[in-house]
Amino acid sequence: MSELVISSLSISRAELPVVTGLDARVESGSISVVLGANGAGKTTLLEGLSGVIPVSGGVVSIDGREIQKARPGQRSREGLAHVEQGRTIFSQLTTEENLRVALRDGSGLSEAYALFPELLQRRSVRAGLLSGGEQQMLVIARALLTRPKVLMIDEMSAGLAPVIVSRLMAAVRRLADTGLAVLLVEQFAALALSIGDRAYVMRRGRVVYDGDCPSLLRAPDELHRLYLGG
Ligand SMILES: Nc1ncnc2c1ncn2[C@@H]1O[C@H](COP(=O)(O)OP(=O)(O)OP(=O)(O)O)[C@@H](O)[C@H]1O
Repeated sequence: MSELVISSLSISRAELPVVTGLDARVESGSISVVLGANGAGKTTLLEGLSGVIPVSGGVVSIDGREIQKARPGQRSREGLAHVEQGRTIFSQLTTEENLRVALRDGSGLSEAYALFPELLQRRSVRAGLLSGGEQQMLVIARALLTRPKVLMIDEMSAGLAPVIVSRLMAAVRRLADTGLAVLLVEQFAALALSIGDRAYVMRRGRVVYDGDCPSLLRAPDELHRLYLGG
């Protein structure tokens, strides 16, 4: 059982506190969903966890090993993968070349193609020519090739058609069911809650809801109130 544990985490940007005293956890085989209005601090949270930006206080551990001071590469070797917002691909390289960049031990391509057969069909196509949905599959598949214990995905649905979003959500659920711990930051609250286990709602850098996804899904008024405050 792998577990990401976040305790009293604080992160500042331009010397202003953006995440304050945040506690959360993600267990192997489960999806923790992070929701919140624009500017709540969701992306900052993931960037602090993966080491893109430094944290100013608190503890982050994977299976009891503290990583909050480690360099990004070390955090990756400890089992943390971060799929950033914006689908960062090498657009001049083919789909398969993009995947090969991330191969650690030479294996894993067939698993990536099994998860997303669309990528196998498009393996020789330049990644810049893939659809938005295919590019999102590519960045998730690339992250998986590092064989993470914890996969963090930021706004994978942005700009995609609902049918593609559902396809991606189902794939993420399957990944969790095979034992991965998933931390999913999403704007599409209802869809994310429908595949998630635990939900956190952030407002102004703090957690204002920590509970199970089905309960929040059944209480849209509560979700609305949590987003807007009051
Ligand atoms: N590079 C930066 N420098 C300074 N402040 C930043 C920077 N990036 C974000 N912020 C600020 O940090 C706060 C949180 O932003 P963040 O992007 O983490 O929120 P978010 O919840 O992910 O929002 P969104 O859903 O819009 O992506 C905002 O007030 C934002 O203006």
